[in-house]
Amino acid sequence: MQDLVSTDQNNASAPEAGSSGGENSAILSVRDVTVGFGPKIILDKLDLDVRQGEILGFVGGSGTGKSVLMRTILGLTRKRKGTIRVFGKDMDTASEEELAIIHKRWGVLFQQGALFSSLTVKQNIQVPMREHLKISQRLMDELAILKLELVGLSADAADKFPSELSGGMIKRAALARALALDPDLVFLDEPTSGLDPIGAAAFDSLIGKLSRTLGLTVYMVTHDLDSLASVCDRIAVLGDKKVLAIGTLDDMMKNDHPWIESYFRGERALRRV
Ligand SMILES: Nc1ncnc2c1ncn2[C@@H]1O[C@H](COP(=O)(O)OP(=O)(O)OP(=O)(O)O)[C@@H](O)[C@H]1O
Repeated sequence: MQDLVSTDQNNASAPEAGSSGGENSAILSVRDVTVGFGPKIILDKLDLDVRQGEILGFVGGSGTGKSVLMRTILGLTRKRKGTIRVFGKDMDTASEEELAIIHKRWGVLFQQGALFSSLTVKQNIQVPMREHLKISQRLMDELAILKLELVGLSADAADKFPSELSGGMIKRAALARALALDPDLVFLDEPTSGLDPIGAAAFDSLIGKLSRTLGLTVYMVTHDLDSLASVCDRIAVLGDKKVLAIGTLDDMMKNDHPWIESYFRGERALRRV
């Protein structure tokens, strides 16, 4: 895995291969990225680094472009300019083969879980396996059960349809699908939204455990202050079409940008953090 990881997160032209990796190495690097729809610019010359092995929480006011940025990184929304490097590879110049490897090395949990309602949980988890692996049905069945166990669901859930699951179980099943190919990087879009506080805390602790035990890098869009406080190593704040600030919760508590101050030191925040 290290061969594709850039070591210098401050250098957009860092070498693509042969780097040694280090605790600060960027697994994902966004430089000077501009995204707009018609005349409306949503992200303007945005820079961001996600370090290998970290859990990065992404916050920002509603409509600031958190989903647009995640979709742009995933290649689902077109950027107007800038560079996105994942595992050290420039997404614009990567070959089809390199892109396929990158897609195999990341997992995505979209908001609402986005499971296919006509497929069972097991079949949902096997969708990425079918796309990327050439293995027998029996092995896929065994792997699906292992993934379910990994996210704290019993094998009984395997043959259930999404409509038969609770909100928390859907999130876990969707996470199992995101982990289907043993990714190095996972994108989670508001993973605890819609969960009660106990379910959300359990999900946070699962993310923390998976990140530590599997060495996963986690990019998590969230509005959940508890998640930011309990599980994120760093927090990035999106506003004014850019990353306004990035750092630890302590850094955010000291930041005097008006939105950051009201988010992290407002009445609601101080009751929680
Ligand atoms: N396909 C699109 N076409 C036109 N405008 C879009 C499109 N997708 C997103 N937008 C606009 O981009 C802006 C940012 O949207 P986005 O969904 O990224 O916000 P967000 O920060 O994720 O918000 P929330 O926290 O409410 O989910 C919004 O003004 C939205 O209307």
